[in-house]
Amino acid sequence: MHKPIIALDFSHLDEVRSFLKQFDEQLYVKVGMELYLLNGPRVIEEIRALGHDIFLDLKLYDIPNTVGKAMEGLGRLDVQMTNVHAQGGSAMMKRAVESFKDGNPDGRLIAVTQLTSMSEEMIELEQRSALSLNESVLHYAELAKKSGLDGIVSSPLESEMIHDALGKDFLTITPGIRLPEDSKDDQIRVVSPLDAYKMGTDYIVVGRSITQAENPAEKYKTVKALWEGKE
Ligand SMILES: O=C(O)c1cc(=O)[nH]c(=O)n1[C@@H]1O[C@H](COP(=O)(O)O)[C@@H](O)[C@H]1O
Repeated sequence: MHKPIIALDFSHLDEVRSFLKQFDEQLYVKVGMELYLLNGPRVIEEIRALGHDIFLDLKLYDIPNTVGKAMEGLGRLDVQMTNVHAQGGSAMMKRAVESFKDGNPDGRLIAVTQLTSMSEEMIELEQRSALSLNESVLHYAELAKKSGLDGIVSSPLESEMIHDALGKDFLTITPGIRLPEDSKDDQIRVVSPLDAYKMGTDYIVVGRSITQAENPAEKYKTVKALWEGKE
């Protein structure tokens, strides 16, 4: 069972330092756009020096050459996982995987299918997609797999469908995790850690439910126990 990935959605390194000080174990954390764009690669160096694993979430989405060149740089960072948007297409994803793994052969490259802040209605009305949400997620997951990626980002609601179609080894990394008492904030396709466990997802990504909790270390323990199927 993989550890829950904690989304470190902070602006300043000082906030990260004081947050991480509350934990006395090795964690898997996510560094997103906010933290990375404001602080740069030193964030990665500092968190790795503390012994934590990192999912660098920059969701690259551009023409193949631009993403390929950017991924060459990310491949030189000591991170365990990073991502692109599957909507950038198969040529972009192939360039991304080639460039990233050239520098980091053991790192995982995954693709966002449909953001967990998107609803069925938004996909129909705003993307003008003829596909349902599930069909669209599966379509992008298939494209990501064909392009040589290791897995996708979706809601746990879609994990079983993806594993059934693409195999258990194709990773499902799933944010939008909330306990019943948490606020949903801007998330739409929300699932509890226990339900995510039952849905067979590979990794959960948990941000505000832990980072904004009164006692983040306690909340992490609660989330982790539920995610391990302990009711
Ligand atoms: O790629 C991601 O990590 C991601 C994809 C997605 O579809 N939805 C999503 O919420 N995320 C990220 O997962 C984290 C979820 O944070 P919370 O909503 O605070 O738990 C945020 O850092 C998002 O950027």
